[in-house]
Formats: sequence, C-alpha cells, structure tokens
Amino acid sequence: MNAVNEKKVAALEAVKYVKSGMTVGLGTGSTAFFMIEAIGEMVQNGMDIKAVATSNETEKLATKLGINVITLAEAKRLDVTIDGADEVDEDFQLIKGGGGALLREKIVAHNSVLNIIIADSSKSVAKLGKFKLPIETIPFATQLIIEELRGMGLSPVQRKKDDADYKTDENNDIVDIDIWDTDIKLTDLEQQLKTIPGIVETGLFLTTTNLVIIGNGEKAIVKKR
Ligand SMILES: O=C(CO)[C@H](O)[C@H](O)COP(=O)(O)O
Repeated sequence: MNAVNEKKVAALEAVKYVKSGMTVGLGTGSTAFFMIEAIGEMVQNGMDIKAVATSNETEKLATKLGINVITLAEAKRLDVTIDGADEVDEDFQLIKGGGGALLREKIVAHNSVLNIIIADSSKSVAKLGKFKLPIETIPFATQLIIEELRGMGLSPVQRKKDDADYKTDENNDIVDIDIWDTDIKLTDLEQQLKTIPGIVETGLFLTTTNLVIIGNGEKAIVKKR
C-alpha cells in the first residue's frame, strides 16, 4: 500500500477518538488533511465539536468543511489534538515542522489533554534526524542564528520558497538543521537551541505525544505511551 493510503488509514483510526462536545486541535499537512476531511464529514452528520487550527491552511480547509473553528483563547484547553509528523521514534519523540507550522502545533499540543500523532509507515524511525530539524526564527536575527548554528556543527540552511525566504504564518523564517551526527542528547539540544535569542521554537516534540497511529499497509498500528 502506498504512503497516501497509509496516511488515510491512520487518520480514519484517529478520528474515532473524537466525540461530540469535544474541543479538537487540528494539525497541518497531508496526513492531517485526511483527518480534517473525516471530521468534516462527522460534523456534516451531526457531530457537535469546536476546533482550533494549527495553521491558516488548516483553518481554511476546516471552515470550508463546516467545522466550527475557534481561537485558542476561546478554547482554553483542548480535549484532543490530531497531527502529523515528519519522524516519530519508539519513545514517542517527534520531528515536526516540515510544513512550517511547528510553532502553533507545539502550542496546541502543549494545551491538549490527549495528543495523537498520525503517520504513514515511512515516518516511523529508530533514530530521529534523517529529516532535517526545522527551527523557527525571528527574521531580525536569522542570519546571526545561522552563523551560531554553523558553529555548533549543525549545517543550517534557511528554507526558501519560490526563490524567496520561506515565511511561516507568523511571518518568521525557518532554518533547517542537521542533527543526525550530533552527540548532544535531544533534551539538551532542545534546551540549548531555545537559549539562543531569536529562536522562537524548534520542531523537536519530545514529551507531548500520548498516542501514535501508524498506517501500515491496510492496518492502523496504535501505540500508547
Ligand atoms: O509538522 C508538520 C507541519 O508543520 C506536519 O505534521 C509534518 O510536516 C508532516 O506532514 P505530512 O503529513 O504532510 O507528511
């Protein structure tokens, strides 16, 4: 089975955790797309939920499908969030941000009681870091941050789109770094990166995930923390 079908299998398993009356965090990306589509159908069939979107793209899709999108401030706390990942390891640690939405995604995950990650089988890895780790930076500081990260041996590359700097929904930059060969423990790396002024957030999600659902062929493999 191909990756697209595995994404759908994982998404359809995950939406079983969404019940009427809940406030739901909606992730971003091609896997999250199938989850939003399925929740849209559930809403059209009478389910009453409120949702918080992790990106402008997700908000647009959810609204189009008739999902009641509210602000995080209105929601205060989310019952469940379903989101994708670029990599997930056996300890429920993730790299996220391939789609550039890591900042809102991490805020929503932090404020959610249950966090479910959905992915196709290619995202399940023994060690994080083949996928370059996205870092969101304030444009004022991006070039100096790149130099500092280069000094740390992390081979930073500023993300581009159509020959221009890629911009997040918050109008920040993304710098992708290579953590594959680093000896630094992930928790320490996260801490070190967050101490550099101008780094707003990293795509390392080390503690927030409760449930991982991997589409594997026709089956969904559910892993609980
Ligand atoms: O973190 C993300 C966006 O910021 C996505 O969840 C991640 O990039 C996975 O995307 P996809 O499901 O399209 O492979």
